[in-house]
Amino acid sequence: MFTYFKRISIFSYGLISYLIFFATFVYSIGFIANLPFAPRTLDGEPRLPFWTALGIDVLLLAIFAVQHSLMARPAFKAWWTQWVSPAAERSTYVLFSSLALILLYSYWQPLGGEIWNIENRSGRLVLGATFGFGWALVFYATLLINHFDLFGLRQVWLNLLGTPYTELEFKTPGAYKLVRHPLYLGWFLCFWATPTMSATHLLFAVLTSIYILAAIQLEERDLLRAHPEYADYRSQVPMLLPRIGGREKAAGGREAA
Ligand SMILES: C[S@@+](CC[C@H](N)C(=O)[O-])C[C@H]1O[C@@H](n2cnc3c(N)ncnc32)[C@H](O)[C@@H]1O
Repeated sequence: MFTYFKRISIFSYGLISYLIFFATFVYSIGFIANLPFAPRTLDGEPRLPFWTALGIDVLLLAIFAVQHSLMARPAFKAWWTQWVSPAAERSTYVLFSSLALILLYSYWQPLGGEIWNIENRSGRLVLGATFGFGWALVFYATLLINHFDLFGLRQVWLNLLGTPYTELEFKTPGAYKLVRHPLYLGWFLCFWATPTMSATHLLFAVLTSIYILAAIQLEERDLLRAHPEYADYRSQVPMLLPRIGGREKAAGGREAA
């Protein structure tokens, strides 16, 4: 009876964590694109002196980066699953990531200043479409890997059924044949594709890009340890930019899993 109650509690926790993540993900679109539905956005009138605002923004991004990368490492997972149920580990990671983002969105400080502003209608449309494509690519890449595992729902569901968890296999379906990190490529498009680039937006885009490039090094180190075949994949498929005219070449003849 107690076991069943515990499983239902863990499942509810996973579901709530997922819903919080999903709401944060949708809010992120409004935050970055300064859409009217978002009460706090990337750009706006500066409220604090430049250097104070800059310091706060860098600190907020650093908090997210440390949380997101540290808690994803296998050694950290092994350590803290002494206290957190292994079935709830991924949901807790997702919840903490969402909380770090909510903190960032709540206290973000606009810096003002304009780097570029494209007034040409076609140019604005192309950049808007690229921004939208970036978000779609991020979501699509989660489906290719396993959306429900990435966000912890598969783990809490299997636990509810009393079925042992099985690790995801290494696979290279769809866009993973063209680049090794389609999801991160999507983030690059979301962060850089804007018709109006303010100093605030540029800071956000530069720092998140540096973070993604560093996170790729850590992620690939773990992938190489867990899946020896990743070395072969890495030598054949580009990291972020697809080779022109080279799907077969890039995929190196691999079959989709
Ligand atoms: C947020 S996802 C990002 C995946 C990938 N870096 C991308 O940009 O599309 C991170 C998780 O995906 C896993 N992962 C990355 N590439 C993978 C692949 N080809 N097959 C299975 N899992 C993968 C990593 O181990 C990590 O747990």
